[in-house]
Amino acid sequence: MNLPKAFEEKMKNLLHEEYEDYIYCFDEPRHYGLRVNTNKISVGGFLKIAPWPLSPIPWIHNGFYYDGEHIQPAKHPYYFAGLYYLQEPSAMTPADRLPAEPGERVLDICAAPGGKATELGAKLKGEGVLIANDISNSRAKGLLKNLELFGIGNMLVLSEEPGKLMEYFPEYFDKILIDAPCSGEGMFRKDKKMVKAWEEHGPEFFSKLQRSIITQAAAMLRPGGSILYSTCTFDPLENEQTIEYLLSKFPEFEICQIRPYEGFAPGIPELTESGNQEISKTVRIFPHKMRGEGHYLALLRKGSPTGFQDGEKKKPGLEKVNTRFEKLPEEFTEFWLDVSWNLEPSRLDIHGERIYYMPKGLPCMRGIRFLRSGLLLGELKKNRFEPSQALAMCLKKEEYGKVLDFPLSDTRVIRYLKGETLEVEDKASEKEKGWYLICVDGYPLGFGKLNRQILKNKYLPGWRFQP
Ligand SMILES: C[S@@+](CC[C@H](N)C(=O)[O-])C[C@H]1O[C@@H](n2cnc3c(N)ncnc32)[C@H](O)[C@@H]1O
Repeated sequence: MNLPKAFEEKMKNLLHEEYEDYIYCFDEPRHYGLRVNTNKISVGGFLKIAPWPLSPIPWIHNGFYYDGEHIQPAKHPYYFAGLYYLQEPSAMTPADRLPAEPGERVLDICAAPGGKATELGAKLKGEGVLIANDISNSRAKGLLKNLELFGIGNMLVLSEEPGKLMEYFPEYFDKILIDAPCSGEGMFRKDKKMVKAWEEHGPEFFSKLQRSIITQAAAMLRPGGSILYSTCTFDPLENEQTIEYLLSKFPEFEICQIRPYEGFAPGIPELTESGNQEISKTVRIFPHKMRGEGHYLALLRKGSPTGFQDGEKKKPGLEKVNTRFEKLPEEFTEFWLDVSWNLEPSRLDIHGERIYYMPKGLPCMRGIRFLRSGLLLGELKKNRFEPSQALAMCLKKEEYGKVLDFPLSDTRVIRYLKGETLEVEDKASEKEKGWYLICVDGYPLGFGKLNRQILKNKYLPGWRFQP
């Protein structure tokens, strides 16, 4: 493979005697990874039903290698049930090593298409809030779909400049992931086009962007909170030196140890001006040292200069007072009789026909560009309520009263995902009608409307199965 001379020289400097091993691995096959959605199924539970051989990614508890040359997990009904995400193994590391916990306020500032945001959302287990942002509106659409498919309801999808977010969320977040736009050197093996892109916009270009994003993120983190900074590139300017820059502007940050794995290479203090030895706590993933493409990670904790302790939230006065509804629309309450969730009425937001369920304790966000705020429950149409695809993906089978559950072997599963009308006389009597949650092996796929043993397909047209 033809690599730019300047890149080769830099890698020789970084790797010394390991350089040949690195170059050698360009001829090795790429690695395909699958990450189990622990919000929907346990790792053990998934392994019992997994339709293909999987082998563990040793440093990721819910990550597995699969044979991407021969199987297509993205065409399997379990993918449509949101049971897993397909992701290059080293890219699983940042969200795995950011210790986000249920109930926290988490920001993924460069989130599209959602490889890491989906894992952060799963870690929250429905409690707290995930704000997933990407400056590109078109990429943010894919992000929204992936979060909805994963059944993440306590989230907002924004498409904003981080500088603008700073005005709305000062010291608001407990955890922030910055998976920064970068020169992509770690992707050269997997995607040759990245080499050309590197020649157009290299480390110098991205470094400026990274410095501005990391300092803006720092201002949005509460004292005691943590940032995980990551790139998929090797250049010290975009990695060690970005961290050094942050520490020079915000000395209250400290670099934390990242849960180790034998293949991780430590960050290199000698590549910074200050020679700060703490930089060696950061991590590089090289493709010749472990079965993943390439990443850099730094975990940083913001100290407490203002005397705030861990777990203590600042600015309680920011909480938004949601619209309260004296009386909810009857069509909606009637539908909701089949749902076992206890809704807090103060968290319902009605915009035109659409009803949303908002996460708790958000600041006022007027003026921010967003694609989704909260879980879209559905739409009020003439005299009826139509539940959303996102709600179907958020529900567990046992949380909804009317369910049609098909085994994987039933051809109606794929026909449902293609948008076809189904005959279900073997599953429902003449009398049964209304909105049914359609499941495969107990995992929801979407809704259908039953009348006289015919199921009208309500699967979201944009998500349909394409053979
Ligand atoms: C490495 S990708 C993120 C990948 C994503 N975290 C994932 O795991 O799927 C970087 C993203 O940063 C976005 N981006 C570029 N400049 C940005 C900025 N100034 N603010 C926020 N996002 C930005 C790009 O649109 C791109 O989607």
